[in-house]
Amino acid sequence: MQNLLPFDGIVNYYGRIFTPETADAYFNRLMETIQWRNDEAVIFGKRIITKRKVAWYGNKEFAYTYSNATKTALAWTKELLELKQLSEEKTGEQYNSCLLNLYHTGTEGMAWHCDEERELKKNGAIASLSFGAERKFAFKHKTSGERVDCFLEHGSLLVMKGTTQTLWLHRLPPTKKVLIPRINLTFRTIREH
Ligand SMILES: O=C(O)CCC(=O)C(=O)O
Ligand SMILES: [Fe+2]
Repeated sequence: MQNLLPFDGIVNYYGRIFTPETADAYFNRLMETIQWRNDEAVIFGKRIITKRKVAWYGNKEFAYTYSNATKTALAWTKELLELKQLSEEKTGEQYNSCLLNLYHTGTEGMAWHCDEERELKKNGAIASLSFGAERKFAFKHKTSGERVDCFLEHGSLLVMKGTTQTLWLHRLPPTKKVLIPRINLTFRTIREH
């Protein structure tokens, strides 16, 4: 499988792994069944509420801290378990939790960041499933500034692994061109002792 990154990490894009009909059905089921909440974050000591909605699910009641707030994982839904299993089969990796994001329109995005919180397994794979609006996804090397962009299609799978989180940043740029919602699932591995 081709690596989208030129060095210092591995990103594989599998393209669409569902038919448009199946992807539509998952989009609708996830909209209805996930406990979507506005994300609360503390940035420079100020409490802010994001327009984007989020949810956090897992094998156990894992605690996960991101954007300076701690959340407790909810129990898997039927659809999430199916999607976790499929992501595991396709990527050949195992996951024990999932962070979901709902972007209502293109005006909602996610700023440059890397996913290397303490709770996550070091250099663990992250599998990303996308449903709904096609959006650009961008990578930037932390020291050289090298850039790589790709598009995440409706019903597609992408995996980030190796040193990607340590040596690269990624973001979902906001865009005025997209007027419809997108759901993203990132399956991750929380460290267990
Ligand atoms: O929405 C996306 O495609 C990316 C989300 C992301 O980077 C994250 O949840 O950490
Ligand atoms: Fe991320």
